[in-house]
Amino acid sequence: MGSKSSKRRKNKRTQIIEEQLRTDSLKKSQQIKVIVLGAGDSGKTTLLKQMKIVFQGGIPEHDKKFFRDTIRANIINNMLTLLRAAEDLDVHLSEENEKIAQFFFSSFIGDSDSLTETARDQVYQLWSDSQLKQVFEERSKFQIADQAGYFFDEVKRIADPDYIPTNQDILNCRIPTTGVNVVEFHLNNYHWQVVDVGGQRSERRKWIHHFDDVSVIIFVVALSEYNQRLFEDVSVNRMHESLSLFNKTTNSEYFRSKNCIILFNKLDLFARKIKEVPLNQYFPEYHGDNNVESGKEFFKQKFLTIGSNHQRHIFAHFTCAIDTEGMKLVLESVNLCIIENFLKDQGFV
Ligand SMILES: Nc1nc2c(ncn2[C@@H]2O[C@H](COP(=O)(O)OP(=O)(O)OP(=O)(O)O)[C@@H](O)[C@H]2O)c(=O)[nH]1
Ligand SMILES: [Mg+2]
Repeated sequence: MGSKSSKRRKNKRTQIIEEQLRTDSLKKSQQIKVIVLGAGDSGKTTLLKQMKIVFQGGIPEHDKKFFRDTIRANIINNMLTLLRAAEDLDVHLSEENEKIAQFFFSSFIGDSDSLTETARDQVYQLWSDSQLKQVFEERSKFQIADQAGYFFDEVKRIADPDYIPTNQDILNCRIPTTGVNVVEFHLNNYHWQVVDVGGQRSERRKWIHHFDDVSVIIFVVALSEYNQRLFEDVSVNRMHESLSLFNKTTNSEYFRSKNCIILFNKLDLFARKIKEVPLNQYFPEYHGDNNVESGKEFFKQKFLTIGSNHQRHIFAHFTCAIDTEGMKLVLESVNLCIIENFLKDQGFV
């Protein structure tokens, strides 16, 4: 009698465990993990912000306060960097603006997070100086963010005590990632987990901890960086760094047979830049015209040549990650492509 009931209990337990295993394996098979890789400043976190906006219903309110403080601090820091660049280039501002610049230097060094009324007026006044605007055109030499101009233009709105950042402000705000960001959402019956890591050199040794169970890599390249130098090592061209990073990671033992989506990002900046900064000054092997289409094709081929092998597919998209409408379409197409490849991997198609 005792042995019969213990057998029944055992059977029941086995049933429960088997059920659990089945559910777990179903869950696992419906979970898609994507890792977003690429060099620093290429637009990885911006992509995740768009995913929050598009798939999670927006940027959470509690994040907005954090962005507000960072945006204000960035305005002060970027203006300080711009004024230092003007000094380096020996550019003379008007007498009045020179005085403001000196005052700005003495008041804000070491106290960069206070966008006071005075600071707001000074930024506004300095940014109206055509000489300083010319210095801004040389920004890539001085590691001044492209987005600085957007925020200088908006300084009055941003200094308002009731200011709440808009999605566009948040998409333009630069905070280099340290550690890892994860966005999770449900879409098309799948549970998506998208992992964003820091792209600067010091961050890359942490990447390997997030490589398990990855279905697909999204590799982000900033097309506009072909004439820029690395923030962490000014002797290295950013596009060269991106090519060598792509080679090292996607051809590593972890990812050699994984499908990969390359997002050629910052297309808006690239389209403006290529008209003014000839591509072959930085890539002498380029013999095409200085137009957007030839330039896009040139870099696409460079990456495809490095990454192609017969075990996997590489898909390419050209993006402007701060443009939500455009990114909606790209994300839809990227997601469908990932699902299709995921099903193939699982042996369903
Ligand atoms: N104009 C323009 N700016 C962009 C685009 N994509 C990203 N940015 C801006 O570029 C900056 C860097 O973007 P992030 O998303 O922080 O770059 P990241 O790859 O996450 O950088 P790390 O965290 O350092 O690895 C931000 O200020 C973004 O607003 C784009 O397509 N066009
Ligand atoms: Mg980031």
